[in-house]
Amino acid sequence: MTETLLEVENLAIRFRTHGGEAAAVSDVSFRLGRGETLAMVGESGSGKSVTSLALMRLLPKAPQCTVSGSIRLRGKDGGMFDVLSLPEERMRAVRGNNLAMVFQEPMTSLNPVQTIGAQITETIRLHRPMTRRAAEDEAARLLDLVGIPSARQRLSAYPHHLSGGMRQRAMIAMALSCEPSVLIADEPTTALDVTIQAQILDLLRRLQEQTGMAVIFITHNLGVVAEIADRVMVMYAGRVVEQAAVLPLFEQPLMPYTQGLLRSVPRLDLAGRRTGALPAIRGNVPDPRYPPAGCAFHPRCDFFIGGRCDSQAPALDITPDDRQVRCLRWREIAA
Ligand SMILES: Nc1ncnc2c1ncn2[C@@H]1O[C@H](COP(=O)(O)OP(=O)(O)OP(=O)(O)O)[C@@H](O)[C@H]1O
Repeated sequence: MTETLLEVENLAIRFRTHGGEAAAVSDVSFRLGRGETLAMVGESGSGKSVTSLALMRLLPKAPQCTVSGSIRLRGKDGGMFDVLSLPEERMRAVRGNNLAMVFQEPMTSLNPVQTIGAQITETIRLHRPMTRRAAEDEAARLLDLVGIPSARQRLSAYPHHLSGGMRQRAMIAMALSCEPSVLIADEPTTALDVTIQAQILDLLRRLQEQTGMAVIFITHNLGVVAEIADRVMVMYAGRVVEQAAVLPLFEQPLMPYTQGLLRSVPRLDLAGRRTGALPAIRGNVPDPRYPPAGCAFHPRCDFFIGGRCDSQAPALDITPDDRQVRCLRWREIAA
């Protein structure tokens, strides 16, 4: 196992809403090693984004939102520190230096009235003592690194001058500008067409090999997960319901929810033989203000047993081959 860069334990996130308290995330624990890619998957509303925003400390403040548990990150001095107890001023330095994030839609993160060069240069100088000239050289080097052609000329381009794929590359360059040890990529390729998507995934993999950076990759798309992840964490209704290395998870998903997600991935080997739409998981993710009793997935589950799944909340079990699964019936399902 590689050196731990991030360790999350018993993370819980609650929102105060008009309809009452909502537990958006409960009891989430995971670790991330150097150079590793963890994919966080699950339907909309399962808690992926709020988990990553908690890591960045970008959630609304109490009393609207409360975060508990522990988030420990390895600093550049080699020691681990606690993210949740850091004063806001220190946290500003952590964003960028240790942890960086790229979002699905770069237009919402890039400033439309500032050139790409100015934005990257500013980010670099915020974190690293450098002259403007040296920061510009560094910005051009980063744009080149992420595969933007004629990088130096592009410094004077505005975001709207670039295509979607190029803007996403510029966002990645900006995120990389302070050499973060952990990069959070929240649906970074969803808005792009398939070819560009593949190029961006390829780019992330290459950068990771070069820098040893760890990546948390948030996605709905299990096809992408197979491409990029070492490990997968499946979230449902704010909880981890399965966690495993990518191959075993694809070969034998244990949690019925993961099985449902995998059934809804198009398969090339079945192309032409398939008729009709891909099977979707019936029903919807529960409202976090009114979670179902027992297993949160039971109203949608094909393996549901009355009197058991709707009354007993499953714990996150560790399997003999060191996977994690939250299902009362996983042993029967595995058999
Ligand atoms: N500011 C907020 N106030 C109240 N509830 C919120 C707030 N932000 C998020 N939530 C709730 O937290 C839960 C988890 O949302 P989250 O955005 O993390 O899901 P997700 O898995 O990332 O979904 P998506 O894939 O659509 O981004 C949802 O039920 C959502 O309604």
